[in-house]
Amino acid sequence: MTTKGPGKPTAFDLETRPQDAILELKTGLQDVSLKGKKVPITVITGYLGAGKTTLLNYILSEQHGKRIAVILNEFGDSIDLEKQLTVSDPNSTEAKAIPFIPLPNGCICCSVKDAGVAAIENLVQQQGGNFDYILLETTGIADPGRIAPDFWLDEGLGSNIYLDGIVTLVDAANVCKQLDEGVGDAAKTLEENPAHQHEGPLLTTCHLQISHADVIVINKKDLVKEAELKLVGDRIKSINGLAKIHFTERSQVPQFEGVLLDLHAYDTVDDAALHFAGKGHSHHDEAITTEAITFSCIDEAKLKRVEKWIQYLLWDEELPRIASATVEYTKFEIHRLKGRIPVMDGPTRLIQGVRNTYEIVEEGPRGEAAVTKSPPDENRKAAKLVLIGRNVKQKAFRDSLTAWLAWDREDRSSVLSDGYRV
Ligand SMILES: Nc1nc2c(ncn2[C@@H]2O[C@H](COP(=O)(O)OP(=O)(O)OP(=O)(O)O)[C@@H](O)[C@H]2O)c(=O)[nH]1
Ligand SMILES: [Zn+2]
Repeated sequence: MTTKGPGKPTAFDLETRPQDAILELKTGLQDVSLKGKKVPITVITGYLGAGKTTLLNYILSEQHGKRIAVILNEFGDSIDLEKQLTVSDPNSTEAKAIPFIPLPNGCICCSVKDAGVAAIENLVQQQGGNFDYILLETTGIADPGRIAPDFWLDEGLGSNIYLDGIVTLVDAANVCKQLDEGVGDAAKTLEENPAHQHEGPLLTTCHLQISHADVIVINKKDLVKEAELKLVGDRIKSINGLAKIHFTERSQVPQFEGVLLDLHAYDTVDDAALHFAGKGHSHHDEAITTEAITFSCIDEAKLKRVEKWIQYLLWDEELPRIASATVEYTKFEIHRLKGRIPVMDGPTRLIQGVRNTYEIVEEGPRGEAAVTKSPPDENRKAAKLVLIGRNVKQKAFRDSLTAWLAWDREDRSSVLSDGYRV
């Protein structure tokens, strides 16, 4: 697995570093591999007061057979895990604090990885035997789109953690107001809160937390009437048509396994979710929507072209310009991308993206597992890409992809864009 993004560190970056540094890292890796499996990390996000801490306490007090380390984090440059670390004990309802020695500055991992990720890896290396799962509660105003790519690491970097999924809590009684007015966002400056830097309908932190979620827990259902709860659910589905939604009181989800934990949201693509994404939600949110693009089965050569097209979308936030077909479009921004592409002369590919990082993998054992929930066979023959983001509901995406795939190779000179990926 190799996640790709502009400027995203990969194993290749390490190989270009000084020899002694590589040695240091390899020694570290051996230690990690001796300890065995990677530890999954679930990011719990959601607006101020939505019920994140209530959810964590609920998880810690229930029996789930896991020893879970909880990290409460103001995720940023200064990582202070020391004071905030508790681990659940599967044999009791008590959570206990565990000691953690912070990493000195200047280590190789920190220079190629996000400092927060490196600190958590260090924690796993020190304490890996004491827990088998990590929950990271972000602050209420965090944008998970900034956190997720940092945790979604290139295999080659040899991390001992992996991002399992993002769970977003919303407050049923207040979420619509937060989406419409950006309640709480207004206090932040533009620099602190890039959500407001956009033109067009207001894009709030609440939108960002919903658009990046793999699971959305609509909490405090006791505070609203059933009809209102349905409206809230419909609006959230119109923003993020891929996430699984649960309605709860006191954050009490029906079960943990596969509902909140062990989602494998970044290494599986749920076929059924893809099938229904972007279909018929009456209440659209103006700022963020989910849209699906289908196209007929392609071959390996065309798959490469699709990948290049995706790079234009994610890396340049542009549709490629080709002289033979000018496609007019409104500026867009993609937060999440998932897709399944059957290939005529090769294995079916699954594609995942978050902001400008993406990964294309062959449908493997996990993909097969998802088939049990899949729609009828004819739907599996077509390729499907689902986009979540700003201004993704545009016919231009389909037109652009069609033109890009039909475009003749000899016609290269007609690329108006920089064309370096052609
Ligand atoms: N009525 C009602 N209150 C709830 C529910 N869930 C949580 N609360 C209350 O809502 C308040 C906020 O809950 P927290 O779990 O602290 O929310 P949080 O998202 O961690 O809040 P921050 O850390 O401040 O962002 C607390 O007083 C909870 O007891 C619910 O389902 N219904
Ligand atoms: Zn909290």
